[in-house]
Amino acid sequence: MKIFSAEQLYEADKITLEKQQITSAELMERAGEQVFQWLHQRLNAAQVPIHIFCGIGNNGGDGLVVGRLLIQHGYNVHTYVVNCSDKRSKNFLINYDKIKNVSKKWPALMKSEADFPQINSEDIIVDAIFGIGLNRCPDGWVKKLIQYLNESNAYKLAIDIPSGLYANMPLDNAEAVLKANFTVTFQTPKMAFFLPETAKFAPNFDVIDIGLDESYLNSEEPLAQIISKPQAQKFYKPREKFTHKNTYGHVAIVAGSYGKMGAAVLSSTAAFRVGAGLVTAYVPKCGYQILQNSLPEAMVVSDKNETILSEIKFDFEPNSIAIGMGIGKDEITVSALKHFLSEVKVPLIIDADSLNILSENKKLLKHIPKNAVLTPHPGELKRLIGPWKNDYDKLEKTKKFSNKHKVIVLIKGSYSITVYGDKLYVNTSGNPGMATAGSGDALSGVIAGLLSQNYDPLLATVFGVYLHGLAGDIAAQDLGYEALMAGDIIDAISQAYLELFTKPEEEEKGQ
Ligand SMILES: NC(=O)C1=CN([C@@H]2O[C@H](COP(=O)(O)OP(=O)(O)OC[C@H]3O[C@@H](n4cnc5c(N)ncnc54)[C@H](OP(=O)(O)O)[C@@H]3O)[C@@H](O)[C@H]2O)[C@@H](O)CC1
Ligand SMILES: [K+]
Repeated sequence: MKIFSAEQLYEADKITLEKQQITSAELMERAGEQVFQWLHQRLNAAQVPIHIFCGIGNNGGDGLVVGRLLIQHGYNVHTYVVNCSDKRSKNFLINYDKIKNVSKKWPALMKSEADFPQINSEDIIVDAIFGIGLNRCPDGWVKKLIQYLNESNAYKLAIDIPSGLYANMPLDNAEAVLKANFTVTFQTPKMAFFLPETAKFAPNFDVIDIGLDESYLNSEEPLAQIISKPQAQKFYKPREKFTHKNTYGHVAIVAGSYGKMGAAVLSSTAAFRVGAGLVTAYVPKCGYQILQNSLPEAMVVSDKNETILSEIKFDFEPNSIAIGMGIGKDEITVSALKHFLSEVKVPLIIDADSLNILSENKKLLKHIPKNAVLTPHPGELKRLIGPWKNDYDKLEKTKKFSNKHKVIVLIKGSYSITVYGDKLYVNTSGNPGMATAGSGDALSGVIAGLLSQNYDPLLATVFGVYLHGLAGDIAAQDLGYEALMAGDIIDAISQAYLELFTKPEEEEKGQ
């Protein structure tokens, strides 16, 4: 699935009307009908009061269609027109007339705070105030209405996008956005649903296909590509019968320092679990015994330094290397990293402390090999690319960084986003239980293990982050979020692989 901008959706709308020879009112009917069906399937004719707040644009028009169909099916409906302007859209007016045909009760006209209705916590609110046509921050009594609705404990369903949110522009004021429990969105999820500053307003959503012209949408460059199960299934490379461990490559995990040897254990284990043929952990001397004991499958090469890495040199040829997990930032390690980066040729993942070393020694950036994968969490990213004004600015700055240094940047978060030049890939697997120590070390091992199996760096990142999130989701089913630890994610990688193909497709996060 792809994410398109509001501008692209308006263009798709126009082209669809021409190509399918339908009117915009017919397209609105199609959209509203599906939102009605969504509610109807869940409510099953229950007589719960449904309050539909309609703006005066086409989002409001959608609300009126939904209201009409609910009334026709015997629901207990209250419609309101949020009369913030006299410039009502054509399709709003068409549906304003139509709703009068099915009910003696006209939609209530709201012009000020005095018109706010009583809403009980068992009621349902349908938000059709503003859609993707929002062009300024809601203010005055309309802002107060949004706040009034937010204060209510009633279930809130937003049509297309929670009112007050721009589809693909930064937030004006978080106080003026409807906090939807659920959003039924048309054709494509909106970028705002995936970014930390705005995702909280649309924590759950369903995408409704309203049949916008496919050939147009296929020809357009999307804002981002969403990675969920169908894409991940396509990424998977099946194993051939007549193969041996060398076919699946040799991973080097360069990690650990005194007190942080667990990072090396976790990354190395994850690399094995994801399918690497051989894994060598390259650790300070104090890690030798630890690694041999906790992961007998791995080979261990130790640095001459007891507690930190002082030299990064191999007497074998790895197929991929993950570096940085728990290595610290000692000067000796910095100079070892510098030397290593100037010589390394194999596919590389740069994580954790090695990212911080790069941030503090920006001259090292020029040594990073092409298509290296950098896996910062937001704090590490900020140190690397500098502060940003908002989520969109962050993405632009990361794209610039990716283009300049020819690297892949994985911005870790609730929806992790892989940035590859100007292209964005939004991951949909994973859960809050994965915010736990060692989860990132496991991810580096996963990506390294895929790289060693000949997945190209972009694919290894995008597939790896999906698989890691899926493993976390599987582990959380048994353990819950709080108890989940990094080792559990690694243990569930096997089930994540199996889940890709053996289970019927389940509803994915946010969809
Ligand atoms: N794309 C598609 O294919 C399809 C789209 N469909 C639906 O259309 C929706 C988009 O409709 P839309 O373009 O009419 O815009 P919408 O969001 O209703 O609001 C615009 C109105 O609000 C006003 N306004 C804006 N900001 C304001 C503010 N802060 N405070 C006060 N007023 C403000 C603005 O007024 P003005 O700027 O003129 O004063 C204008 O009148 C889309 O989300 C989806 O639901 C479907 O029906 C089917 C197919
Ligand atoms: K809305």
